[in-house]
Amino acid sequence: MRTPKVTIVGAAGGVGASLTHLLLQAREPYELALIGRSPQSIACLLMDAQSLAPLGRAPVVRAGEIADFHDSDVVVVSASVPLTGWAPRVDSLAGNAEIVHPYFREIAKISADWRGHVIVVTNPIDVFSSWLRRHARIGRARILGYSWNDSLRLRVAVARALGEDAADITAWVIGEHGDAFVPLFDRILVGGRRVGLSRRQRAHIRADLRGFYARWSRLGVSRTTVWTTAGGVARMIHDLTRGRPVDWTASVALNGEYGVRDVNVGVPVALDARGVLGVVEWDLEEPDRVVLGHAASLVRERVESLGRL
Ligand SMILES: NC(=O)c1ccc[n+]([C@@H]2O[C@H](COP(=O)([O-])OP(=O)(O)OC[C@H]3O[C@@H](n4cnc5c(N)ncnc54)[C@H](O)[C@@H]3O)[C@@H](O)[C@H]2O)c1
Repeated sequence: MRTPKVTIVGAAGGVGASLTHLLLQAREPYELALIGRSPQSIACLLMDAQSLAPLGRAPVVRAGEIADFHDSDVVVVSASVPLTGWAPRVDSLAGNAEIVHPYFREIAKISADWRGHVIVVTNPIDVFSSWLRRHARIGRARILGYSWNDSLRLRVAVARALGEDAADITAWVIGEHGDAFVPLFDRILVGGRRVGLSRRQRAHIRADLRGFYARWSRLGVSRTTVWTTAGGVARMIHDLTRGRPVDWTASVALNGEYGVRDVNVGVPVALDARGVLGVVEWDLEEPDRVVLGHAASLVRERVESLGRL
């Protein structure tokens, strides 16, 4: 099998550098092309990577450019303005739109038969993945907003509430990667067995999740959850290039599924080494369906505010 090629935009940032490191150390190799705001920021990463060679295999990594998108298996976009103090993710919409714009324009030129995937990590992910999707020729399932951290946090919160090991919990959050998120409390599994939570436990966990980003931002440190994010994105890249069929959640463009059309919001998807196989339609409780619809409206409004790519 050909070594999968991954291009990372924003590679010198917290998420990008952490992801680069994980992919360089992964059991199965990747070919990496790294794009940063300055050549110097990428030169540092390359020098660092070369010195890793004695600890494992020689890294296959170089400075990338937008032409690399065309033959990549996965393009990750995590370039952004720096995080400064407490602000909702959507506040970085205008600044980040300027940053991702030239990259999205190039991705929009990629031909419809491209077999790769774009993973949008830059916030707000639902808006940006929708914006790109509206202008791209590649299939809708090839543009994924990364929102899995929400499900990982739900798993940790459920594990705490039940006194279980987080690795034994399966739990999903769909909807917006923001305030209009939808934790699916009726689908929680512990060790593969369905478990119900009391109303009080649900309320407590919901508040915990809702407050996570605010608590983090108020620490006043310009670092995002780079380990969780890089770990999740690395897993997604593995599953998209080498994985067996598995359920995921990601922000993908809906075409009537869940009553939503034409915007990306977080939903369950099935994917494997052939890529995203499709959106999985689970039965939702009515309040969850309402919040999902609200999330779609919010995203639609914000995409419209961005205009044409
Ligand atoms: N989807 C998620 O779950 C999730 C989780 C964590 C972070 N994020 C988002 O990911 C983004 C990156 O987070 P981070 O912690 O890596 O931030 P960071 O500030 O550490 O890194 C951003 C990087 O982008 C670079 N950059 C800026 N303009 C660029 C350009 N024009 N071309 C190439 N690179 C450019 C910066 O120089 C910097 O190295 C943010 O928008 C953040 O909110 C999303």
